[in-house]
Amino acid sequence: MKHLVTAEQMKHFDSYTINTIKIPSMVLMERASLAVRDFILSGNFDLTNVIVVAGYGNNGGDGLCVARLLKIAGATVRVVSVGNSEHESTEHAAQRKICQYYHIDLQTATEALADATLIVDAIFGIGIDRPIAGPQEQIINAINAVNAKIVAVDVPSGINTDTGEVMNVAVKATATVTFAFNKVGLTVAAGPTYAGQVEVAADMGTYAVDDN
Ligand SMILES: NC(=O)C1=CN([C@@H]2O[C@H](COP(=O)(O)OP(=O)(O)OC[C@H]3O[C@@H](n4cnc5c(N)ncnc54)[C@H](O)[C@@H]3O)[C@@H](O)[C@H]2O)[C@H](O)CC1
Ligand SMILES: [K+]
Repeated sequence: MKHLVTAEQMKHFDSYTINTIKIPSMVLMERASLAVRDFILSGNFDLTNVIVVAGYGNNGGDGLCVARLLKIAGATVRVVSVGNSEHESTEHAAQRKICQYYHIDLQTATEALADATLIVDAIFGIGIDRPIAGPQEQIINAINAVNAKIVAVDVPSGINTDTGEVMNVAVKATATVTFAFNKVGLTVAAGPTYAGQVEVAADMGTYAVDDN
């Protein structure tokens, strides 16, 4: 199996896993998020004030799941949501409802970022498809200005999964935990600089069909 994939290939493998093999998307999301949690817990990160910055897609859904898993592990965690909540994905909605049972609130104020000891970047993953602007641009600039380590979920938000180009702005991460396979965009152009240390969470259940 190829060790570098494009967004389209990754989406194909995810879709085959979910729709043909019938491993539920929420199971993949939980396994992906467990890999992020394990990376953070095994690393040299200060968990006394973790801020998860989450979009409303499945990358954001991963972020909410990571927030829950870190809180269960004893971290102090808050979530800052950014984007248009009307575009909330099914899985993001499910993770948001689960968070309510763990008393994890979703706030939108970005002031919390200033004192963060660790930021988890879950704004965009492989779904980015246009230059970043508006509130996402503002919060990415705020994230990059904070003196805290940053762990990106799957892809540093703003980096093009296939070309490694910066889509106007991008999170400059300390490390990136990417799911199933490394992404072409993390190895070329600006990708390596913005991804930081790349951890490939290989064992998270995605089945790679090589029929394309
Ligand atoms: N690989 C796996 O096994 C799994 C991956 N997962 C995670 O799912 C994301 C991909 O999620 P998706 O909802 O397709 O896209 P994003 O969350 O990256 O983006 C959300 C949404 O945002 C819109 N969008 C794109 N560019 C922009 C922009 N510049 N400004 C505003 N909005 C934008 C677009 O409509 C996107 O759909 C993957 O990275 C993983 O984190 C799953 O958890 C399951 C397992
Ligand atoms: K991200």
